[in-house]
Amino acid sequence: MLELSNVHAHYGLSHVLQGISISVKAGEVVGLFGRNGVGKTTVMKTIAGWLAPSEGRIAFEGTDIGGSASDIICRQGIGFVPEDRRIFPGLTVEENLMLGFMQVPRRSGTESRRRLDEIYTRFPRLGERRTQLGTTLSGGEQQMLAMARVLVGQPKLLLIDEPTEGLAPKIVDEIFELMEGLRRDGIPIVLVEQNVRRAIELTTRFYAIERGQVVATGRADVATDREALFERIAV
Ligand SMILES: Nc1ncnc2c1ncn2[C@@H]1O[C@H](COP(=O)(O)OP(=O)(O)OP(=O)(O)O)[C@@H](O)[C@H]1O
Repeated sequence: MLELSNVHAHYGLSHVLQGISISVKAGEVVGLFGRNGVGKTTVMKTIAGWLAPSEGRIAFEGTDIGGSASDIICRQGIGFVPEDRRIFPGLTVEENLMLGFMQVPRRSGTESRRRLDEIYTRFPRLGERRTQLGTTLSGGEQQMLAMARVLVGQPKLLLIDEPTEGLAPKIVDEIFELMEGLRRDGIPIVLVEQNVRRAIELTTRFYAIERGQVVATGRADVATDREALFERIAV
């Protein structure tokens, strides 16, 4: 459903992505692993339209989306949960969630209410805290809110960047359980995660990235592929 072919990207003169080719098929969780600064977040931003590729092709469901604006890519069904979560200050949990509707085709009030109720079923803590300001939530709850806000729009593909960074072990477990639930529901995910040994349990396939290039790829259920990955990125 998603195919990047020989994608290059720059920040000014800095040539960060140097010919990335990756694919995601329906129902897959694809892990992008590698050390800090190798370009994983930049791959996500380039798919989501936050950064235009300088070369190469990005196709989503057969349509070329490379260089399209982020709101258009979002409307086509790619939901991006960025590393810094971007919870809007001054807005309640529910108001933050409502912003998720702005990214997708208009719905009736009843449809929106039903969708919010589905979200609260998946994220009961957000339901309990719906009238609280989003920024007063704990780090883990803010991560849930960032994921839930994207899920409001029922994306066809999710990009999740470092969801457990800086979180306590118990909440890390909860975030992994939530992602496991998404995987079971067949929502394809591209996941960047430093906790590689944990993330590999969730992934179908993975790519190891070094200096803006894919240096290894494999299946998460193949022990030799996994071991080669752990060795390559030293985890
Ligand atoms: N906005 C920016 N302007 C200039 N350089 C940037 C910018 N964002 C990232 N970089 C640089 O691009 C390179 C790749 O960064 P990127 O964030 O994609 O790496 P990463 O693999 O996701 O690492 P991390 O785990 O630290 O987020 C790094 O050298 C980084 O310093």
